[in-house]
Amino acid sequence: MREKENAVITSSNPNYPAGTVITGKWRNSRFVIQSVLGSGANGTVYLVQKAGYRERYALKMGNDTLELQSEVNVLTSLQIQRKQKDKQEGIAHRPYLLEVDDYSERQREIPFYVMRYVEGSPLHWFIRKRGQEWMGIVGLRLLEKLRDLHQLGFVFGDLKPENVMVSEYGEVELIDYGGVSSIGRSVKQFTEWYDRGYWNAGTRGSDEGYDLFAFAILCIHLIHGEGLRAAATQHLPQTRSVSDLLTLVQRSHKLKPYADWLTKAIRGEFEGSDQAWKLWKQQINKPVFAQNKPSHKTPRWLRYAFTFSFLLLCGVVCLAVWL
Ligand SMILES: Nc1ncnc2c1ncn2[C@@H]1O[C@H](COP(=O)(O)OP(=O)(O)OP(=O)(O)O)[C@@H](O)[C@H]1O
Repeated sequence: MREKENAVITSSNPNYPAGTVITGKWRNSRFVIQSVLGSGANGTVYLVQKAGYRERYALKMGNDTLELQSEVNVLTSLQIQRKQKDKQEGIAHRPYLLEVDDYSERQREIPFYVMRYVEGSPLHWFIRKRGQEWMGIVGLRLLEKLRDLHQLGFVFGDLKPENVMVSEYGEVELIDYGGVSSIGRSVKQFTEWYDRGYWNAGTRGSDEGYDLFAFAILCIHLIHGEGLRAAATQHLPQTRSVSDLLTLVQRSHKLKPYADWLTKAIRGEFEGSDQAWKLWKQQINKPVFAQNKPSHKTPRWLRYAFTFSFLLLCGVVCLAVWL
């Protein structure tokens, strides 16, 4: 079990500069590095282009072959599940995992995999930029992703805003499958605040409730960050408790629309993520949410352009009449 907040991040692999060509040892595909997308405890992720193609991908190079292999196993299972779902729904399947291979460099073999490049921003940036009214729909899509994973027998584990990417249109993708573990085992990686153990709210065993608890904290963090910070720091670790979180949820005006859902998740009362998803859906369809739904306002420049065109038209008509 690894705690992320305090983990010392070391990488045995250097960061390769833009232009470096990564050639797969077994499949011979060539990927040209464009930039580093991010580095973490499990490796480095690069933005790459497959040689000869225009499309961009994300390539993750691992520090540890076994860790990377376990991420690949989860992604492969998810891929099979998504392919079946897309087929049932008649949607063209867009694979997430593209290639798995090794890169030979100076008599070393560095494992890597290539995945779809998720263009967007991490969840906390997205909410900061677009507004808290997006939490409802984005939360629903995130719960869908968690439910898919749970149906396969996995728990995500290290759920936090940095591991959720949101596209311009509010589509959600989980990234970093390094913390995924099988249901019934122990959580592999966690980050304090989102961790059930940190709040003395339950074990660090891998069950669906662990991810739902982390989801509840993520929601509180994004909507009422100051309150969460205060609750986390006002007690000694041994006296931190579920009741601090419940009090915060009950007292916060901003969290009110989500209060029933959050209370159940914090208390661990959901039977599973399917039930949690259904309740979230019901909750965001309530009238209180309708007033706060993300608006698609006409951009100001378009309104100005319209007014200008209208005035111009009036001018032309007046001129024509006058002449
Ligand atoms: N598919 C992707 N598309 C776009 N960006 C990505 C993708 N996967 C990862 N990234 C970026 O790369 C960063 C590092 O990736 P990732 O979290 O998988 O690495 P890690 O070594 O497991 O990091 P951590 O220590 O945070 O768990 C992410 O924070 C994200 O910004």
